[in-house]
Amino acid sequence: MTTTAVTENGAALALDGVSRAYGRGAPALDGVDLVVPRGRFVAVMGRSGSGKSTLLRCAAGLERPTAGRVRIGGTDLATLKAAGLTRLRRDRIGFVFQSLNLVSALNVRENVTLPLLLAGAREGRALDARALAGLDAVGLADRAEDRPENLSGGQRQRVAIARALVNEPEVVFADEPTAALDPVTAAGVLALLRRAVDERGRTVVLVTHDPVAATWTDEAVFLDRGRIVGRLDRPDETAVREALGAHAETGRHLAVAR
Ligand SMILES: Nc1ncnc2c1ncn2[C@@H]1O[C@H](COP(=O)(O)OP(=O)(O)OP(=O)(O)O)[C@@H](O)[C@H]1O
Repeated sequence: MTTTAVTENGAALALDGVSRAYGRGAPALDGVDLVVPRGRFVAVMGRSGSGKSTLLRCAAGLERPTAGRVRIGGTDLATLKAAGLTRLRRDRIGFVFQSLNLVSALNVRENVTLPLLLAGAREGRALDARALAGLDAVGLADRAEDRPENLSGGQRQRVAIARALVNEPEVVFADEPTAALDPVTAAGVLALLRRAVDERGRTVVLVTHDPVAATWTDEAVFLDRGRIVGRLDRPDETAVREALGAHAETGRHLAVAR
């Protein structure tokens, strides 16, 4: 399946001319168009300050764009009031963010059941079984009763992935989930996201600086000063490094020219 063959209506996520400005300076996002079909794994890349996290926050309904339209599974986020947006984030989106980490007062199993409880599920065996199945899928069923603080960084990210997937969300947003991990542990985390796409038809949008991480995805899009300046299908490491280098060069060149 190619991106171009998919209409916005059938997409898991569609951004249409999305801009986000903070104050009077240059916008952090500047007219971004992005269509992510269901069952696709997309990397958002670009140098520091290029707008990756802003794109993610706007796409996930954590922040309102100043212009343009974001749709998740056909729902235009602009039509939702704050409570509706909260429900959408809770019920239809999965997050694997460094900053939205696990709740230390809860054990691993309780952390995974949290999105289900927040969505109105009742506590009980069925709920626990679902959490345990999710933990089993990330190889951590035997750590269910542990506290997050007793887990390694990689294990915590795997719990975060189990938690992000437990609601069967339409889109999973992951912001640098492997940044603090060694390469082998990072590969394990990325393999889990890949499996969620391949085996469960999930849609994943991953913000990353890491060219190796991008090789796990179906498509890499490159941001520079808030605009999409390039795309690679089935990115390989060399092509990603070249693309990042080329855009960094352009940025430097423009910075000098100014
Ligand atoms: N809340 C905010 N208030 C003001 N400016 C912001 C805010 N958030 C982001 N920006 C600015 O928007 C631009 C894009 O920031 P963003 O965090 O999206 O970049 P990024 O590509 O994710 O960077 P990094 O890789 O360093 O995390 C930057 O110039 C940043 O300073």
